[in-house]
Amino acid sequence: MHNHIKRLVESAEKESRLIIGLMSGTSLDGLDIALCDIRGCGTATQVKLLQFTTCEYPEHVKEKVRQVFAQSLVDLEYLTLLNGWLGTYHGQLIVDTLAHWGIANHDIDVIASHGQTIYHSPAHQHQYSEFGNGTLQIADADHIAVATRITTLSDFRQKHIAAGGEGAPLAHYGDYYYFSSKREHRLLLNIGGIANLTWLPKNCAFSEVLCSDIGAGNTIMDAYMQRHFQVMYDQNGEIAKSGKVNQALLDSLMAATFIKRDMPKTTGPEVFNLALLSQAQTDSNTDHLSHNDVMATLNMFSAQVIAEHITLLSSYVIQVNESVNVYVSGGGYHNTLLMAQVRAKLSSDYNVMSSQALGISPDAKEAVLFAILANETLVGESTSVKGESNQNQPITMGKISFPD
Ligand SMILES: Nc1ncnc2c1ncn2[C@@H]1O[C@H](COP(=O)(O)OP(=O)(O)OP(=O)(O)O)[C@@H](O)[C@H]1O
Ligand SMILES: CC(=O)N[C@H]1[C@@H]2OC[C@@H](O2)[C@@H](O)[C@@H]1O[C@H](C)C(=O)O
Repeated sequence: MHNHIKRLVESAEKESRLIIGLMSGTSLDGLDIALCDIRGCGTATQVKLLQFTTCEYPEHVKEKVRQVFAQSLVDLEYLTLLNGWLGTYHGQLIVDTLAHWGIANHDIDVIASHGQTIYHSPAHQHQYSEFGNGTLQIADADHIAVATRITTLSDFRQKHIAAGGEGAPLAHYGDYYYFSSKREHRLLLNIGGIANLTWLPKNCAFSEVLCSDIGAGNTIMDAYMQRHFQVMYDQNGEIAKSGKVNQALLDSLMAATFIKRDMPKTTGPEVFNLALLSQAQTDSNTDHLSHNDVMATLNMFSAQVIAEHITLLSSYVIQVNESVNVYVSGGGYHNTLLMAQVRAKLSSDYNVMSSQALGISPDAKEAVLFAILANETLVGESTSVKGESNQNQPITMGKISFPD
């Protein structure tokens, strides 16, 4: 047996494993690195988040990714070169971070790398009738494995598409294994560039879990702030707070086709971008608005999309006097205006709080989820999950890259 396979088998047979989960999301803010100690698998999964950091991308890295990010036409030579370069760059960030934490790379069982999504193309979003769903993540994992000397699992989304899904969201696998509860209805809301949610009714089977993207979280607000205020995002919603919501523009944004689609559904910055805002301003005759009023409206747009989807999702299962705990993660949790608006729009049946209440920091949750997916690939039994719908198939995800 090859040494690398032997080592993987040993990792799988251990009582607990050290897995590094990596996420670099649609906000292009940096690489999230979560060092997890994971025990068990399936619904018996136990996770200790030992360390977490976000390595912020310097401007030149953001600029390199922006060249190809969410654009239907790119320089193929550039993309080819960036794929390996970004893998090595992520690898070096891990090496530096482990040194900073005082942890030896040979103590890590595996890395779980999400990669950088550069294009997401579910069938409902493209015009090529001969093709189905597609998604592309770069930052090649062979480069990560070689740079870190650690076996790396990557490219988790392709299996979901191959098995009939849209390649996203994948959050519900980890959410079900780790966060489902016998006693309470839980709704996990992640507000990243794109917002998504996972509905975990109490004591649910995996086939009852529903996970869906719902629309813009921060992506349009971030793009607007970068263009008109030369900062990455609206810290604590301060600019939005200083403006006034314009109802005509809000209605026009809410008319976006994706918002009305039934869940589960996925999307990305390919749709939720400044072009969508520009069209909505033209349609609502609101081109004259101040930048602060546009930000106020965009903030309310995200809040309304979130509240409407949550209400829709849980309304059919919630009995009288039953409450739902809503656990929020993603950078949007730090936007105090957005969170206040979401709370104000939901009825008192919903208790909104940080995912920290379940032991996972809002900033770390997505990286932890990929560590859980890798753990499942190593030790899970796909039979422990009975899936029925397209999105809840019992599948093993991720490709394996060895260090040499
Ligand atoms: N203090 C803050 N005030 C307002 N917004 C904030 C704050 N901190 C973070 N954010 C928002 O959160 C974003 C980053 O969120 P996150 O890292 O969860 O996104 P992501 O993982 O890149 O996206 P996705 O989940 O769609 O892949 C920032 O771009 C910003 O819009
Ligand atoms: C294609 C892609 O990278 N999608 C991301 C993105 O970021 C949020 C939302 O859009 C979600 O669908 C997904 O990430 C999470 C982790 C998921 O798959 O559950």
